[in-house]
Amino acid sequence: MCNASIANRDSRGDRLRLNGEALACRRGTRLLFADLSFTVAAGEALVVTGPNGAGKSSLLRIVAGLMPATSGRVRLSGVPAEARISEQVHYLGHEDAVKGALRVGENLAFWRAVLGRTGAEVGDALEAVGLGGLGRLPASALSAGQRRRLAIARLLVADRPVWVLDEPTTALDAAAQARFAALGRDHLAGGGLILAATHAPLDFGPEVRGLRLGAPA
Ligand SMILES: Nc1ncnc2c1ncn2[C@@H]1O[C@H](COP(=O)(O)OP(=O)(O)OP(=O)(O)O)[C@@H](O)[C@H]1O
Repeated sequence: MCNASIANRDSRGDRLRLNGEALACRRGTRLLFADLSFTVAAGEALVVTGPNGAGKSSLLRIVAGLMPATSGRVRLSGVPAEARISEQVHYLGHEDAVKGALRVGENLAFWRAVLGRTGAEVGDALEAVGLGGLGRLPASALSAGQRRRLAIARLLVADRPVWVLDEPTTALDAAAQARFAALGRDHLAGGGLILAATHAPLDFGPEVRGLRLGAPA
């Protein structure tokens, strides 16, 4: 299991905090949202909901540093001053980023090496998502839910304080959803924070707030 406590204060003693400040996002001709501000602190989750096309994925991609906001900014405090936001964030998108030609364990070992080997060992992370014993299976043989579990295991092999999760429970069965929610609660209890978009309930515990995006203009 990966349950290491995250050092969530910077050298000035600031607590880990993620701020969206007056964010706007235009895609094509449509203004998806404007003047959107939020704060998520260590131990908290912010769950973004809204209809298809409202801009949930776009917001998460902006926060993860994968696309620029049209205006406004994202600020992460409580991390070392030299740290780039992209190095502090685990982004779990719609794609599972699983290479079918590699074995299950090799996929995870690759990500562990790329992300800096600061988290759980590969075998422990596979156990944590219910894939223990499948490490030598070609990843191409995984079912959709198993691929999702492997993608989730990526969150565990490197300790990063901010989890940005886009519909993380897609394809997961009820037991896997419960297991994933428990991993999320562990992350929050360890001092991390979560920003998630979802159409399904996510049981991340009491420190969960909601942010609803409306249909774009
Ligand atoms: N590259 C792009 N160029 C133009 N428009 C885009 C682009 N990518 C996404 N969009 C549009 O932006 C809008 C918001 O998309 P986004 O994926 O952020 O919505 P969402 O709230 O996550 O939706 P869903 O619930 O269906 O996942 C959609 O209307 C989509 O068509």
